Amino acid sequence: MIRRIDTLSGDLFADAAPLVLDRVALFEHLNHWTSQHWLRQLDTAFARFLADLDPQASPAVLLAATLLAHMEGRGHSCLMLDELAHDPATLLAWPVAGLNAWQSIAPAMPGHAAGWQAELGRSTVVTTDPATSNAPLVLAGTRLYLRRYHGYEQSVANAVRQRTAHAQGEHDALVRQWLDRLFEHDPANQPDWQKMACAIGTRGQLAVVTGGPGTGKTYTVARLLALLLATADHPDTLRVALAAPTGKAAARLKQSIDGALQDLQQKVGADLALTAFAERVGAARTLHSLLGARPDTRKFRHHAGNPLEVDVLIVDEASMIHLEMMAALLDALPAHARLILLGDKDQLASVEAGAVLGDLCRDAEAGRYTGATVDFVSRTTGQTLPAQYLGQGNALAQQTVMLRVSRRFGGPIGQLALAVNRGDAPAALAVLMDHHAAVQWRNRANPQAVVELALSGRAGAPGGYASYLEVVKQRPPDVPEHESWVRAVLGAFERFRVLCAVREGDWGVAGLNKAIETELARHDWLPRNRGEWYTGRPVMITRNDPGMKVYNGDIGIALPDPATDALRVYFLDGQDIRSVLASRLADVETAFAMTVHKSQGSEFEHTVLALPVDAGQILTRELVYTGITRARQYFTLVSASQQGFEDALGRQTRRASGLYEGLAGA
Ligand SMILES: Nc1ncnc2c1ncn2[C@@H]1O[C@H](COP(=O)(O)OP(=O)(O)OP(=O)(O)O)[C@@H](O)[C@H]1O
Repeated sequence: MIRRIDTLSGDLFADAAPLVLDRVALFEHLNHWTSQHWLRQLDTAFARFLADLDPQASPAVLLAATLLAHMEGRGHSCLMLDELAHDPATLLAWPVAGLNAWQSIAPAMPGHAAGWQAELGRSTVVTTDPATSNAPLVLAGTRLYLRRYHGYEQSVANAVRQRTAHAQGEHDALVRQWLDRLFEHDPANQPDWQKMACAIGTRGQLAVVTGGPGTGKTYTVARLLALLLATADHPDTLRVALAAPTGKAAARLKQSIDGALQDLQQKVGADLALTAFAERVGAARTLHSLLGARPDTRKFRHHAGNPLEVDVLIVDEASMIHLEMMAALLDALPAHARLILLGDKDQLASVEAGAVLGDLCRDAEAGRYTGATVDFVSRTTGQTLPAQYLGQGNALAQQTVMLRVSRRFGGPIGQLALAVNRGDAPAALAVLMDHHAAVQWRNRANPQAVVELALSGRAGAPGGYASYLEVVKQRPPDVPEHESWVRAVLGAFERFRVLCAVREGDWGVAGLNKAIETELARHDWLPRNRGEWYTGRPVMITRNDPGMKVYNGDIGIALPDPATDALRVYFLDGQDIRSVLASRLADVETAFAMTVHKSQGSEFEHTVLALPVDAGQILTRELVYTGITRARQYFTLVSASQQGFEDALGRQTRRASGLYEGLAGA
């Protein structure tokens, strides 16, 4: 009897006949699964490598290793053995044919987590004590890790615990005085979470401020900087650094903080030299550049043995930081320094493994503030925290504040984003169908609808790529004006963007880039006979190249060098413009259409989100939410079907990790 696989569960196999599977048979299955693209070649190759290392390793061990590699490729930090035993359909999220194939060998595998643990415990490629063994797999309770990821997770958990333990304010009375000056008292806005976030940021060596778009994360952190300066023992030597995962996000952070500090300067007058302070802070940098990425190695120039020279480090867009990067960042930070992480916990996690901000903010919504935090907040802000936010959260929860009021995201785009974030399909559909200029929906559309929008936007919403190509065509004859032209082109390109859920196919990045290029050429915006490189080509870097100082996700535009006419790709790096000869960039792709993942940290005046009929597990609530929140003024959804959109809202990203549990006792 074949049962429907979508009801697959552990007890399904209780009456199944025992099945014996040897290693040869297992690899036959794995090869077949790879040929069907349910697994990657790499996953099976990893199992083969382990089979050579331990000739006694059982098929169960090799299968677990294959799946572990597979899960890592999908952004998980570990393999949850209890889910593998009890809910493989959800865990694997394979198409039905794949799950049926899984079902055919499942009777030969342990039916419970304890069975998997016992099998794994017998192999020399698995250890439960990585400190004394260099086995490639680490078993921690019911989680199986690649050794490297176990190490990163442990080091992040340890660092967070150390940085949040015994967090106590030092100058509470002074903090109170300054907070009352920096924040207007608004009885309608109580508790003022921004004020509380600033207070929390003055204690401990780590604070996390999360909030949706426009909730004032940068507004708050500018006030926190002023507060730290005002209460510092040696304000003249306070060293502050600003960073973000991408160049674009870094540039936005610096711009917003400078603007906010300038406004504050007027508010506080001569009592604090904030303008001079902003200059001293210097440019915001990418994390790669801050940590000192080096060619041909994953190791950074800064680490525990050569720490960063900072007292306060502000990192924006923290949802994009993957586990390995967070481990490197914490490792490079001196013990006394304060780290302030800013980000939106509900956005897509990084492409690479880990969902660090999500894990760190697991209690953010509920608060779970202890009596000590309540007292501290009352002393430093004069506010009483409502009872619903009290609890017994861990030490990190005491250092985490969620901003809950959006200041500039109240219109239809904000309503849509909120509805999507709640998974409330009827509310989201109501906004989409409201025919508002800010939000429009092309339903039952095909990719050509995206191409048309990419040409010249839509009624009521400017944009389309013709606008920036117009600027490209206005190349100045004189060299001195070259830089302002480059800035104008880069600025104009940032006003509009097509975002895709998938990479492949007509709805994917590759297909849409081609179709948009062809359409732009048809209207003479691009040369009809063009090679790979042409004037105005927007490109995204797809691989880090520290030697060339370009990093995965950087976006630049190819324009002629003023002296030689050779095409160079120009990038905005903070406030500066940098350029690299186009011919020297190997790992790039055209960037008229890009994935939602890669758009994180950027905002565009008009954002178009292209959703195919069924992209399976990739199409999640977080993806749609992240896409919508990239739009500043106009958002257009182009979808193949309403059902696909609704299905996405019902699907939440879950990334396996032990980080939250590792913070216990923090
Ligand atoms: N308490 C406040 N009073 C008045 N204006 C505010 C307040 N908080 C934020 N704003 C304004 O709201 C806007 C959004 O704030 P900000 O850019 O700091 O939000 P954010 O959370 O950093 O947004 P993003 O998601 O784009 O990074 C800014 O114009 C800011 O000046």
